[in-house]
Amino acid sequence: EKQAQTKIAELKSLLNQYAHEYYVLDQPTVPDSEYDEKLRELQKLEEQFPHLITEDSPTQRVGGEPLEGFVKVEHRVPMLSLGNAFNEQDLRDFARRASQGVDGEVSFVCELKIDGLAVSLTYENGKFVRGATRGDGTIGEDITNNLKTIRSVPLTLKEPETLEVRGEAFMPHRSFLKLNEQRKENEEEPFANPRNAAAGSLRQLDPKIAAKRHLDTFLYAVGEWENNDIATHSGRLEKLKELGFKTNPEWRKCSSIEEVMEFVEHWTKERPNLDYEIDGIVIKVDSLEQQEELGYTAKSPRWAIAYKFPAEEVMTK
Ligand SMILES: Cc1ccc(Cn2cc(C(N)=O)ccc2=O)c(C)c1
Repeated sequence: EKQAQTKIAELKSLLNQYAHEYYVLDQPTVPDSEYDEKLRELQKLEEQFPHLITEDSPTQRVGGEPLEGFVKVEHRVPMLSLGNAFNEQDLRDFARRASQGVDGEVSFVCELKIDGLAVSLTYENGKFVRGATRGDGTIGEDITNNLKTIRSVPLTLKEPETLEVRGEAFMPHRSFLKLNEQRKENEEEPFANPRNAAAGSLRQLDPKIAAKRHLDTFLYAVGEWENNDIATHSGRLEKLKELGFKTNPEWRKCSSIEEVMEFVEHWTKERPNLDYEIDGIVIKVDSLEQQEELGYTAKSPRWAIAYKFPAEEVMTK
């Protein structure tokens, strides 16, 4: 049995590495058949030795019986909403207010604003222990089992960190189109857009249904992070990626509002070429100390803003 334990541990870490390469880095190093073969080997060993199955085994992604309902979860650090900017002047006003509210130079981080569902992921000593929806920002719903089915959500981090991260769960265009084709074939109402499809998928009480929806994640913020002294938001994004999270690769540090405007113009043009929906650009002050100095209004941070793309005229046929 000792050998079985060693073999199970080896297969588990190999399979989790392959899945990280495939779902998070989008750079698989082995063919799907190799992954499948090793997964079957692990499944056979776990059937033989069920007491050796661990929570973070790749065989445990789609677990749990359908729920009767969702348990409420309180966010220790509220998940706030962002103020909006609709044009260049709004952005210049934001940048000026930020610069006036702090000492020293201000640099920004620009990120794509993914049009999905905001979620919170909690890890204790590097293990995924709970996932929740944003809800009203203070109280969300526990959707741990549904989030475990999302292959880009790491079940184990590369270091035993204790932290709570926030990000977007979303449905890529390809998955959205395939899902709506299936729904039409089953004479079900198609989803209006990928955001509704993602929300509907995460609200499923049965994880087996959520697992079929091929959702994905990009992580972009931190609630609490035990014993972490990283001084900038960009530094945090880099560390989250090292830990095994999927972060959006398009973020950029911008040292002036001109660079912010370039980023906004670039992605206004490039937006149709992305495999997922974005509804704007998020601009944040990079220094965490300056974020602290700027603080919050009643409902939003003063150190971040969401530039919203102009709503597209839907050409009525
Ligand atoms: C049969 C089969 C097995 C695996 C996959 C997808 N996939 C591939 C890898 C890989 N190549 O590193 C890792 C995890 C994973 O889920 C598909 C689509 C079909």
